[in-house]
Amino acid sequence: MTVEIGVTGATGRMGREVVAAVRDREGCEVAFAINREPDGVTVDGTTVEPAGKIDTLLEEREPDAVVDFTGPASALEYARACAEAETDAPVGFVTGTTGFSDEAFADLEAASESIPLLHAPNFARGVQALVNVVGQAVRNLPGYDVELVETHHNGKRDAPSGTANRLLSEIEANGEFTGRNHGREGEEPREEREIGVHALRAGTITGEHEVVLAGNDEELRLTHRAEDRGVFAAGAVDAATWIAGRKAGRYEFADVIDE
Ligand SMILES: NC(=O)C1=CN([C@@H]2O[C@H](COP(=O)(O)OP(=O)(O)OC[C@H]3O[C@@H](n4cnc5c(N)ncnc54)[C@H](OP(=O)(O)O)[C@@H]3O)[C@@H](O)[C@H]2O)C=CC1
Ligand SMILES: O=C(O)C1=N[C@H](C(=O)O)C[C@H](O)C1
Repeated sequence: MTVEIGVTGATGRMGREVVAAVRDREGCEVAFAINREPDGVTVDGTTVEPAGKIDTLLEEREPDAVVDFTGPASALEYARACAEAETDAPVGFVTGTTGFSDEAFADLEAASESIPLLHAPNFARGVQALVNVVGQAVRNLPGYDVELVETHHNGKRDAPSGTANRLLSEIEANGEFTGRNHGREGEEPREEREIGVHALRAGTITGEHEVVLAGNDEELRLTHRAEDRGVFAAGAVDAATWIAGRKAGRYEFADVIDE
């Protein structure tokens, strides 16, 4: 059976990668590609349709899943469109979009009452392993100072990155920390149990996350470096093929990896 995948934000940095990854994946086809104002653009041979056609495209093409890398407001609109679409089977919604407010994220999750929904701030398999390892390191090194540095290209809008926020939740769940300190300036000595968070934006860097644990005259640095956006696109297509045909509910990328 062919898995039909719709792609939103198709002319963006990630959208282009996802269209290419779907086309290259055996057993998958691009059901449609859309973007805000595509003006007749094609991506990897696929004509990009305007976002206003989403309802029609969902009902005419009946995709198994939609993969979304756009922005928080548009991801929410697309998730709602999938949840409300009159299709024979529920359309799975896979989104890697980051930068949601807590309120917007709760609204996104609400769509999972009627469709299978998977959100991951990072679709690199190595990052999933990093999340696991960081939790263990913090548990093993009580009292060590913890700092997080994330580095991305100069076009990134949100800070800290979605992945950084995910790593911070993991760190906070496993240690006694008083709060996050986003950058330092002037007379600002480190507070004993704070977590320093630093967001660098420069050039075309794909994405790096480093957690530094230091104490006891030693330091441990755990680093993930994405060398190519194709790694995120491949993970998102893995998630889309995995979610196709599943019942409504909220799923994690770890569910895809662990199966
Ligand atoms: N989970 C993961 O593994 C990864 C997540 N990301 C996240 O994915 C998101 C996108 O990143 P990136 O591709 O670099 O960003 P880009 O800005 O390059 O692409 C976003 C695309 O979405 C489009 N878009 C925005 N709003 C709408 C809308 N309302 N309707 C239709 N299209 C819309 C933009 O169109 P326009 O050009 O008109 O603005 C653009 O084409 C970010 O939140 C980023 O953090 C990125 C990489 C990996
Ligand atoms: O915007 C990006 O580029 C990336 N965003 C994600 C995030 O915010 O964590 C994942 C990856 O680091 C690339």
